[in-house]
Amino acid sequence: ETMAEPPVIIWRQEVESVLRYRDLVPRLEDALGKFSRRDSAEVVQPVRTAVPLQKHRGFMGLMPTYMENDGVLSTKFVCFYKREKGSTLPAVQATVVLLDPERGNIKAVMDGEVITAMRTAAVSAISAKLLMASGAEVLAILGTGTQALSHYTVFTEMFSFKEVRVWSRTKENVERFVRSVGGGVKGCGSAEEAVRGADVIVTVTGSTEPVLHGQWVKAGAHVAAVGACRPDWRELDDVLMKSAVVYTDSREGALSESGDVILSGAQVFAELGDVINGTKPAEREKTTVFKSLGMGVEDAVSAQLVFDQWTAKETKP
Ligand SMILES: NC(=O)C1=CN([C@@H]2O[C@H](COP(=O)(O)OP(=O)(O)OC[C@H]3O[C@@H](n4cnc5c(N)ncnc54)[C@H](O)[C@@H]3O)[C@@H](O)[C@H]2O)C=CC1
Ligand SMILES: O=C([O-])C1=[NH+]CCC1
Repeated sequence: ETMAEPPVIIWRQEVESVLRYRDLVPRLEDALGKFSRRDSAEVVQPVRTAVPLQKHRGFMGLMPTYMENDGVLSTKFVCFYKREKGSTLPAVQATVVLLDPERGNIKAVMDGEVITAMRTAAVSAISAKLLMASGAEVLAILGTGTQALSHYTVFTEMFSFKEVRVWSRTKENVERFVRSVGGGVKGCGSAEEAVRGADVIVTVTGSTEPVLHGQWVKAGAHVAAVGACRPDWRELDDVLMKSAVVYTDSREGALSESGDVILSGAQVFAELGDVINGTKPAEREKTTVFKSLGMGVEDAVSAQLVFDQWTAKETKP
């Protein structure tokens, strides 16, 4: 019997050097569609297990996924925390493990932070591509952390907004963000100022209370809501949740993890994959919310892409 090769380790800088949005986006669209078909030969992906780290006000999320037809088996370990204002500790830390589905050995262990930042932002951009009104001109981002930056990058790469606005809890954070993207973004003094009249709104905060209020949101706007991934955490208020057509990545995920969905009592209209598969409509003219929780299948296709590109680079003479 032959021994399996030892796992390769692909760390942050290498992931950064091989992963590109233009390669990632089509793979994620394909994965979202496959997930929503609920065919176990395509995707087996249980709802994330979240182990509370009570002492540290966080959770360890375990996100196993198997794509039988594609031969991809993976799991992500993601620790996420509720951080105090001024904390220098990271809010999210992640590692992705890729396995051989036949033998069960680990093929690769890779950094999961870049994957998490990029695949989450890419899926939000896919939601905007499908659900924002045509002729959208103004983008508003609430939050200035890791996800704010990846969302800014892919949204400005895929679309041409005339104006991008950003708001965060502190003036310093807003200024730092504006500097880090090299200007071209309008820093705002309040969330309301940032979102009034915006066509697309991205919420990427660590808040556990609503930061976006329906009263401020323009009719027909599209909201990609990325934070608040616990059943008792909120980012959006009831007014917005009840007046919008609500889309999610996973219905089961939203009904077990999204405080915005569960506590507002809003109905989930469709998954993004349903829209991609053409089984549910994209209500572009209406106010839409895409409630993102994050799925293992997104990490699986991202990790496979990193592995393939890393392998091709390593074996090049
Ligand atoms: N849906 C998904 O797939 C994913 C969701 N997330 C979630 O997205 C959120 C952002 O993640 P990162 O950018 O990595 O975190 P981060 O810590 O880098 O950034 C968080 C931002 O939110 C702000 N913030 C924190 N508490 C706030 C409050 N009470 N009110 C207003 N702003 C507040 C911070 O000042 C910072 O600008 C987190 O809730 C995280 O759990 C993260 C990864 C994937
Ligand atoms: O999907 C993901 O990686 C996460 N969702 C919420 C925190 C991390």
